[in-house]
Amino acid sequence: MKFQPEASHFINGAYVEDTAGAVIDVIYPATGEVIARLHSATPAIIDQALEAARQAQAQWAAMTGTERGRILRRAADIMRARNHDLSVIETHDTGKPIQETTVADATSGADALEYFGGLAGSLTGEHIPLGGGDFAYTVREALGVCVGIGAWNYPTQIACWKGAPALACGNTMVFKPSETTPLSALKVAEILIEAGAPKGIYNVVQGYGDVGASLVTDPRVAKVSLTGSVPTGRRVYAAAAESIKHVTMELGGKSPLVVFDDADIENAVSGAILGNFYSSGQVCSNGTRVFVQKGIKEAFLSRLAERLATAVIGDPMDPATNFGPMVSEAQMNIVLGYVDKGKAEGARLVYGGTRLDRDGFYLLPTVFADVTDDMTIAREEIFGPVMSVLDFDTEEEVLERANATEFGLAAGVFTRDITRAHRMVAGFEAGTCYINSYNLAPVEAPFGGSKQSGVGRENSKLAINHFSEMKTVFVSMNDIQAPY
Ligand SMILES: NC(=O)c1ccc[n+]([C@@H]2O[C@H](COP(=O)([O-])OP(=O)(O)OC[C@H]3O[C@@H](n4cnc5c(N)ncnc54)[C@H](O)[C@@H]3O)[C@@H](O)[C@H]2O)c1
Repeated sequence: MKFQPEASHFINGAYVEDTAGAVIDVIYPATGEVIARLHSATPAIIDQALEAARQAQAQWAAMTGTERGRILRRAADIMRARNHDLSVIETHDTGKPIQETTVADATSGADALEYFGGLAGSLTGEHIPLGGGDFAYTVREALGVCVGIGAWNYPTQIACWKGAPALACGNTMVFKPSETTPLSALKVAEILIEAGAPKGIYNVVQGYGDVGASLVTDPRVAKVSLTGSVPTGRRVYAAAAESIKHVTMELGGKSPLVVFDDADIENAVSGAILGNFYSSGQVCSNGTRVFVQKGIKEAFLSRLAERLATAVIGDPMDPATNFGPMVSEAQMNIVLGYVDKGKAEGARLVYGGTRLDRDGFYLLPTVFADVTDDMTIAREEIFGPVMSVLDFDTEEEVLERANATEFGLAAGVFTRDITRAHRMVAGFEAGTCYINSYNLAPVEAPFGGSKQSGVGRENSKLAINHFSEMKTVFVSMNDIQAPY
């Protein structure tokens, strides 16, 4: 098989296999063909990976930040040099068009390695004067062994967004990719070794949810960072709480994108397209509830339909393709179920809604209009190319409706009125907001959700706080006064 890795797992600097584990077939979503066959980690493999990470951690943390950072930056350079090959793997693993994977996956992973590599040398504590010559100082310490668990939409990016800050702080990692997209994290592990990383600092084990669950409860693990759905997040958060482990939760969303009638329609349509159909709609922060002010509703919908008709849907390896298949047959069927619910509950289908008559898991980009807040498609995360357009009259009304959800990942507003834009983002209950743009996630800025969409932030200097903790040291320069 063309994409068969040397073995399923990467532990202590080498590929490792244990065929006793359940089979994981890797399927190319554009054709349905099996392109690799891996095995889920057995308890012996899980133990081997955690032990490797545990043993490597003290030595890794004892290196200077500058030395650790140099390795991460070298890994970033290797990833960029191999971007094409890595993008081909990512396209076969996820079905995302090569046009996308070339600019948003290994390159985003390399950005994280470079950014956190650059920060590694400056991760310090502070000196706190206490009066009379006494003082305290703080030491920024690594947490220990961290577990990363990934979703299937951005496999390389997630492997690096978790790995890079963890390693920069002196932690080691055991990363479990999604069982749907297991290939690229192995490449990240290989590249780190090539860049000079000590063995055991970044290990990859494959597996289904049960493997993730065993990692989360292991006493050797200090921290769990999960990217996944809210129901999985709830389970992982509860399991981690048993032994008070640190957590970062990057979970799902049902984000609002509000278009006022003074907005530049062309830009608003572009934002709605990026926020609903990039990666065939499989992006956590997507603005899938598009609230359009009544005055421009028909103009917005007709321009949207015109632009969607120009999408190039097809072979993801063709550089001209800009809309690919869904990641799996199962996910495609979930989305088709939501399309049926949308129709049954009275939404007006204005574009798409069907599967393409070809091999692979292709759905047309789909738009429903006249959606109301109570409809299933307006309440639940679909995680596919389905946009719901809802009408609104006033700013006050739309803000209240935008926030009426348990999710709080992202929110966006399109308007030419800058004060209204800032009023709206001040009112949005969301971790990541966009004014006249949508779905940016550069490494320099924090990314994450509030409410049930998450705990903690990835990227930016803030991620450092989620992968390290402060030790406070009090120093007395004077005689001690005791009461007796
Ligand atoms: N906020 C973000 O940054 C972000 C980014 C991408 C995706 N997502 C979310 O991810 C979801 C789609 O991905 P998915 O379908 O792979 O999610 P999922 O929740 O089904 O699985 C996520 C990961 O958790 C593992 N897992 C499942 N059960 C587990 C358990 N009990 N213990 C430990 N691990 C377990 C899975 O094997 C997988 O690796 C969507 O909800 C999407 O919004 C969020």
